[in-house]
Amino acid sequence: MSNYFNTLPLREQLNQLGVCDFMDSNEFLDGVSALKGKKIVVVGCGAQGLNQGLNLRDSGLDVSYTLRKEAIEGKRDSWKNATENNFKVGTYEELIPTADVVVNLTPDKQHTAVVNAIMPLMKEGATLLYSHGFNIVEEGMQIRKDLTVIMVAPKCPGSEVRAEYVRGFGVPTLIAVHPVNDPQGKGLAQAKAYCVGTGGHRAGVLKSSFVAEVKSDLMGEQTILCGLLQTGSILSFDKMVEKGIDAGYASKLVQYGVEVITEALKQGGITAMMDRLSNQAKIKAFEISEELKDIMRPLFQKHQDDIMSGEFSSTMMTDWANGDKNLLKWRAETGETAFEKTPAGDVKIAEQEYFDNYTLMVAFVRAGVELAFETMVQAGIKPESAYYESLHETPLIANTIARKKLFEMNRVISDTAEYGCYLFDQACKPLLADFMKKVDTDLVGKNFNTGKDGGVDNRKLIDINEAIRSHEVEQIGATLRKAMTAMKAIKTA
Ligand SMILES: NC(=O)C1=CN([C@@H]2O[C@H](COP(=O)(O)OP(=O)(O)OC[C@H]3O[C@@H](n4cnc5c(N)ncnc54)[C@H](OP(=O)(O)O)[C@@H]3O)[C@@H](O)[C@H]2O)C=CC1
Ligand SMILES: CC(=O)[C@](C)(O)C(=O)O
Ligand SMILES: [Mg+2]
Ligand SMILES: [Mg+2]
Repeated sequence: MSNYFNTLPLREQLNQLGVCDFMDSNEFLDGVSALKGKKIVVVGCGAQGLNQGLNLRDSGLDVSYTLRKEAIEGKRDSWKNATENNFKVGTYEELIPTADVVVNLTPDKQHTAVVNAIMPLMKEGATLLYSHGFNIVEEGMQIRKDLTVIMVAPKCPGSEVRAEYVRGFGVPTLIAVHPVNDPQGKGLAQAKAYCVGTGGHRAGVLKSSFVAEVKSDLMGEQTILCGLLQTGSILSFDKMVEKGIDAGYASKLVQYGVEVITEALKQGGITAMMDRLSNQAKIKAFEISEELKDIMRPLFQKHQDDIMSGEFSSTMMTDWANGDKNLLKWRAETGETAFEKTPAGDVKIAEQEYFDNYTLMVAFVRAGVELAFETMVQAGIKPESAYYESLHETPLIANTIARKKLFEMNRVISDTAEYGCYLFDQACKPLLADFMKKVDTDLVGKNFNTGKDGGVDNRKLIDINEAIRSHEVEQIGATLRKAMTAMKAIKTA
């Protein structure tokens, strides 16, 4: 097998990268009917598997789980996830032959082996569904020609796919039909029905391609969503401790701060997040985020370039072949950081204090969201897709950090995302060393406004407000959030 994307002529590469049609809500009036009464069998019951299955069942669909034999015999967590939630569980041989839709929610590293094991058992004309296009695009997996291959990819960690559904909302989702596997022309109807089943239609759906989903998803997760939130959290905590801030306070500010700060981002974009600062703090946050953009831009571009060329995928697959040596090493190193090892202090931090005492994270988030958006769009990803993959998903990742720090984020996201997160973090920390030397407690740990008179230069503030509001991510964001009428504010710490 070879990287499917690299076999395409440039014209077709650009064409598939650019597939991105925002789907109007009236395209989902048929609800789940295309899958009603069909047997949906999910392979794997982990972060996406369990949470998508819970939503699908609550949407009235017939869902069961097929697990590898050792998971059933060993009563592994996946078996517990499925049985404790009263789902039917069976082996591949028991459940796949009668399945109408087989949903592959196993780790990307396992996809080739899993698909080779389940494909011979799939009945004529069945459907294979992915939530990430890595196996098809980066590995070039060939699927039996009578099978329909579709993708329904939530732009969100598994845990929040369920949390937003339960709130009566959903998460932005990309759907796609693999052009070489749609023999009966039913792929799109089934992808739409599945998307309604997960609740994605309540947040926003893009008719995309396997190529566009992979090349944007890998970029978002490696940079702003996981990589930079990890780097920013660790550097912020270490700086506060270095400057004598109480470690328990510092731990709580970092663990919950990114959720509070990015909740404003989710509701009203970078504009609303920056508006939560005083005028003086906003000007400072803008200035240092411009500096952060200049420092990190080459790294963001390298990640996007390596994703486009296939360099990232081959680097990660080398680690797969080495028993996940780097993944496990970087996971252990992350677990040993002072931030991860310091419990959040039993101290009250008011909602506004997270903004006033953590200006640095506001700057990190603006820099990372804008850089990721700009870099994806420059690479051919459409703005709608880049918005979901940079701005909207950041608060959803932040929810996992608030739950149980970076451990929880790296547990819930895919192994692919976790590997990419560490790859970025390893390179970004040294890149920011000189910048962090200049950072003092006014930017992280103490109230930025203390001892200041609050006065600003009007022209400077007007220009900065205009620069923030006029960024393309704010333009497209305002349009896409108009469709998010069911979005609910979350209760932050
Ligand atoms: N995590 C996320 O938030 C997101 C993930 N995705 C995509 O969803 C897919 C699933 O990812 P995710 O939910 O994170 O995966 P998890 O690692 O959370 O779960 C994987 C599941 O597959 C099972 N599994 C592991 N190895 C094998 C194997 N060799 N054969 C059969 N089953 C196996 C595991 O159970 P056991 O080991 O007990 O057998 C577990 O139930 C991936 O393609 C990922 O890219 C897409 C969007 C977001
Ligand atoms: C949660 C999500 O969208 C990620 C980061 O792409 C993943 O876990 O692969
Ligand atoms: Mg993703
Ligand atoms: Mg991913």
